[in-house]
Amino acid sequence: MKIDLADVEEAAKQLYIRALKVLPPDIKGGFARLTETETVPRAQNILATMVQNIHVAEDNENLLCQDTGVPIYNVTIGRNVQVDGYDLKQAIRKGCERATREHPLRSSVVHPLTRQNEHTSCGIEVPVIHIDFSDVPDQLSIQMIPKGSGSENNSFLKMAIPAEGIDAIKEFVIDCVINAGGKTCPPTIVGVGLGGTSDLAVHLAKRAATRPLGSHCADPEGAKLEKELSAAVNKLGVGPQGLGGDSTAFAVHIELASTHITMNPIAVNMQCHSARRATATLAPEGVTYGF
Ligand SMILES: O=C(O)C[C@H](O)C(=O)O
Repeated sequence: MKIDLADVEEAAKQLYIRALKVLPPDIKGGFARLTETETVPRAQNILATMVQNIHVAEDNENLLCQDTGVPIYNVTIGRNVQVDGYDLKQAIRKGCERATREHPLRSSVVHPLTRQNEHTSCGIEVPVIHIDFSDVPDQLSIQMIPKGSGSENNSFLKMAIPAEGIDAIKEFVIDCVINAGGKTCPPTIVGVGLGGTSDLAVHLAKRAATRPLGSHCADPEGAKLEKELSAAVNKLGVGPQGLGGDSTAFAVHIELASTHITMNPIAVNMQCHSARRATATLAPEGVTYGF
């Protein structure tokens, strides 16, 4: 299967706009579950306002949140797919820029020293593009994630030592959620990356934070810890927007990797309540959009 780069560019444009406007069904389901269990009246009101915001945005084809985030594209290339890797990245960048200029969208991307904004949502190394491979034949998929600053600013890394054990993981995650308070726009998805190296742990935490609700860590021990921490964070009382309540997080998600005998990296990355993502699949039948 030969990839048409015009399809990639158009998908990169549509995905950014779509992600900013339509919340995935699993996140809407997460709101429904928290609404059922929330016991604090002010928190119930805030959850209701968030749900109303989702409806108003979708009914008016408007953005769920003003924060267009840092654009991230996760590309997965299947078997028998022919594409020039450099051109693929250029097409994604062009699509991201077109979404920003043509929609138009607020560009939230600036040079880290001059703070200059090119008003394209692009810059040095941005959009962030990750490329991976799968064994699915004749298919290239692109997942788009706009990562807002409220949640991204609350990213944490601890290089724990093995002697501190699993308790260090639990303590660090709980401390991060308490310290972040309302700054992540909770209810959040708490992404935890365990093991690997420092950079891999941070990468895994982002992957965990952007995983669909209802999915579980592939490792049984990781899945067990996810369950325990998901219950624990909702006992902290942070609540929606940090103003108190039971609904601090939709879930805690964990992704893990093997690590060094003398290391135990722990990274935390949180997703805000507007947990946006969109996916396009390019196949011989055409392009299909989903979450
Ligand atoms: O970028 C913004 O508009 C603000 C941001 O979403 C924030 O949470 O601080």
